[in-house]
Amino acid sequence: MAKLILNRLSKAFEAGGRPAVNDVSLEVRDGGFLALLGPSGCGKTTVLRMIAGFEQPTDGSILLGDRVLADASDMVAPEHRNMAMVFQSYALWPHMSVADNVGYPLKVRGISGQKREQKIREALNAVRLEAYADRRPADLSGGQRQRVALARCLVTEPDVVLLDEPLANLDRHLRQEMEETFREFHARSGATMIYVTHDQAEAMALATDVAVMSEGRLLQVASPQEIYARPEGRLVGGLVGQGAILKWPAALLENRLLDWDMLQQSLSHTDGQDCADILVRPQDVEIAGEGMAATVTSVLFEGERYALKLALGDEQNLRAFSRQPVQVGDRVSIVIRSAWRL
Ligand SMILES: Nc1ncnc2c1ncn2[C@@H]1O[C@H](COP(=O)(O)OP(=O)(O)OP(=O)(O)O)[C@@H](O)[C@H]1O
Repeated sequence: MAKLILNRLSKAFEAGGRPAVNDVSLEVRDGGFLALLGPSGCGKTTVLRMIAGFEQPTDGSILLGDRVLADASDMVAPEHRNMAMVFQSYALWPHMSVADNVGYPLKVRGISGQKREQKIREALNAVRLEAYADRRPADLSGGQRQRVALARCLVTEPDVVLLDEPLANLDRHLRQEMEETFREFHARSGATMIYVTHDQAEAMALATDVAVMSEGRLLQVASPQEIYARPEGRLVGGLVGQGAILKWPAALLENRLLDWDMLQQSLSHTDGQDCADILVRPQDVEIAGEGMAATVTSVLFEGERYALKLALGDEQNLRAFSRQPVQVGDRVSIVIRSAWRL
């Protein structure tokens, strides 16, 4: 197998209009699991559809190793890319059994008999649905149907598996269960996977690499840990984790990772007008004896703790957690243990 390369990829649906995908360059390593993360309309699905071969780029190219799959003048048909796409809607045949659904792509490819039976068994085994081979999709739960769709894409041993918000229709409990199935599926199949989602927690939980998009452009590509700890810019910072973005006097903020001493020092140098955006996560805000004054504006009891919204004197807001009960309107004093300059 080989690396999937997007090289300055663009797509404009109308000539001269704003491109849905704008100059995106990205390498997905062989066997990697990439989440394409971004708000609705940012161009994620269009990138995926270009990789699958359902849309042609207006500029740039897509390569699998050194094979050019598509550029503005040419493209390899979807059925010749050895890729499989899993949709939100599962797209199962209702009148066929689970085994026949899974085996359908083999039938199309002219594979039959024992070889077909064995591949179906292996694929069902990979998603733990061996016992359901004879059922119809209607007699399965949402999560099981999704697993059938996965098995059906595994059966052809694709080089690349493309998933378009595959968990969007499932409830929270099932989503968690399916996240586990996806991770396992990735480990077992060794396929390169590209997973479109607007849910940052899902992207973080699943992928080995996260690519963040906004308005057609790629903002940052890194491991989930890196994106979480060192987001680049306001857009990425606002998208990952539950952080608040505060305007802070920039005078003495030399580092990007900031502790309370540094934050305090720059607060006392407010003479300069320059402000920096800093990302503050709720777990880094401590309600302490001495610190900055804040007012509690909202309290949500979460069982093990209270989730608070706090207003600072300058009308900026941030979040914090408290183990002690607090009331809306309480005045508290806070210390920001750690922040990240965006
Ligand atoms: N076939 C099309 N014709 C014209 N415009 C399109 C077409 N497909 C997508 N677009 C536009 O391209 C932009 C990107 O759409 P895309 O579906 O890629 O976004 P997305 O990030 O996947 O969003 P969502 O999460 O809502 O699916 C949007 O403005 C959309 O309206």
